Amino acid sequence: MTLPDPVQLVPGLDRWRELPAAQQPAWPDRAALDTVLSTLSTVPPIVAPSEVDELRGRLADVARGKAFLLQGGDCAETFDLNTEPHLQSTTRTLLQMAVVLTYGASVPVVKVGRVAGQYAKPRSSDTDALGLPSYRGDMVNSLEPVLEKRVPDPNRLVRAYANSAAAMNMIRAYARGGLADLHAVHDWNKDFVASSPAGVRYEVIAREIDRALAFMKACGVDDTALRGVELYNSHEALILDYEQALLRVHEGRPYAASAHFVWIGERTRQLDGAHVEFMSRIANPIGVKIGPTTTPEQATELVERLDPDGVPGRLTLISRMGNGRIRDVLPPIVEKVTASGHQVVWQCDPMHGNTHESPTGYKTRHFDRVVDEVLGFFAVHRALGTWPGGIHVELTGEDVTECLGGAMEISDEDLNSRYETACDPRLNTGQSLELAFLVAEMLRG
Ligand SMILES: O=C[C@H](O)[C@H](O)COP(=O)(O)O
Ligand SMILES: C=C(OP(=O)(O)O)C(=O)O
Repeated sequence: MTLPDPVQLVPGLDRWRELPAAQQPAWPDRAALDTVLSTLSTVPPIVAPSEVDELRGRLADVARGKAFLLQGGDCAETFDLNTEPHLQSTTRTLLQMAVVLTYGASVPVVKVGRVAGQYAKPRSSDTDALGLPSYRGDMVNSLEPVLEKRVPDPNRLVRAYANSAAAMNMIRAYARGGLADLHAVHDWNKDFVASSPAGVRYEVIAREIDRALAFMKACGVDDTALRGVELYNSHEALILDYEQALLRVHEGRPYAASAHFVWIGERTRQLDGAHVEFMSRIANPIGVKIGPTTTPEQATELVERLDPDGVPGRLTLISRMGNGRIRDVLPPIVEKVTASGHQVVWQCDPMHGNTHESPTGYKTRHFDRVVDEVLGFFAVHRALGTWPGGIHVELTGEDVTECLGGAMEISDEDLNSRYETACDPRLNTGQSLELAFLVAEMLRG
């Protein structure tokens, strides 16, 4: 049985095709792309509408100041690293951070991975340092610096779908128990993490949780709810043909079936552009990045376009201003959006405004600037009486050396020892945990 075309069911869903779409691959063969898209339009969804609706409800709590949103994962996932160890280590790091935040600040934490679909990257330039077409994510072309492999290949869209579906399957299994069971808090603190300063601090919390669980058991309290977690996936909805092919209509509403949460990037948030138009029509909770050049008027217009019905939790505004700009640029935006009456989630991405090149030639970020941007974010919201709703970070569960600083004091000279990212530098587990401890303190304060 063929599926009905979502555009027939919900007219207007393809209106984005009439508008300029930034950052789209130059597919060399339109017919080959169409064949792939037609396949993708029939595959089972990666996420279910009920899960998407559940997440929207959780984000409504965040928008109302009753919960905190923790979002993180690879800058760019790769097909090669879509392995169980890699997924487990990313998930463990997120869960550890969530424990630190929940326990340290007594606030419910909504957990969203940049995982199971983060396969497309917007780029500043069409060519790289070698003069080759830029790598645009495994969904589009190969990281390998070879001309033919940089040509966009539509078959990669099918691989991206298959990898995302398999990863989401694994993540759902983790979330139901086993890996995510709160009784296993110590197991999440393994290997190199346990001996790091943040790992040692984490162990103290883990022991306290153990004692609390033993106490609950002794009192006969049912702890079934602690044996699993809710874990959602997300990615930047960049390649619109892919997102369109994965639209599914449920009870008259169009859902992006590619992920629970999708966001619009800083480079594709044009008000008259295709991404804003496409995203304005889907039922999922969505985000939009707002960089240092965003004006309060632009932010409010984005909010009106993307949350026309004023649904709390529908829209997350992800500021990524840079630590030197956030304290000046964010306040008038928060004031104007708040005055508009929309209840958005305010989230801080302290990574993308703080990137620089090291003297040794690596794209990197300093942990101190990352922390300072989050401090600025909290200071702005505290001053305005709004809720600093969450953080959005690029991280990995591996012991990489991509971001400078942190308790292990990673220096310029250390960067080359484990610099493994396919695109931007990620916090390693130790740095991620340190950040979680600092954010827990900010939340308490
Ligand atoms: O992850 C975000 C962007 O894709 C990335 O920062 C772009 O990097 P570039 O400036 O090296 O192209
Ligand atoms: C590209 C990204 O960020 P931004 O759009 O903020 O540059 C990203 O988060 O991967």
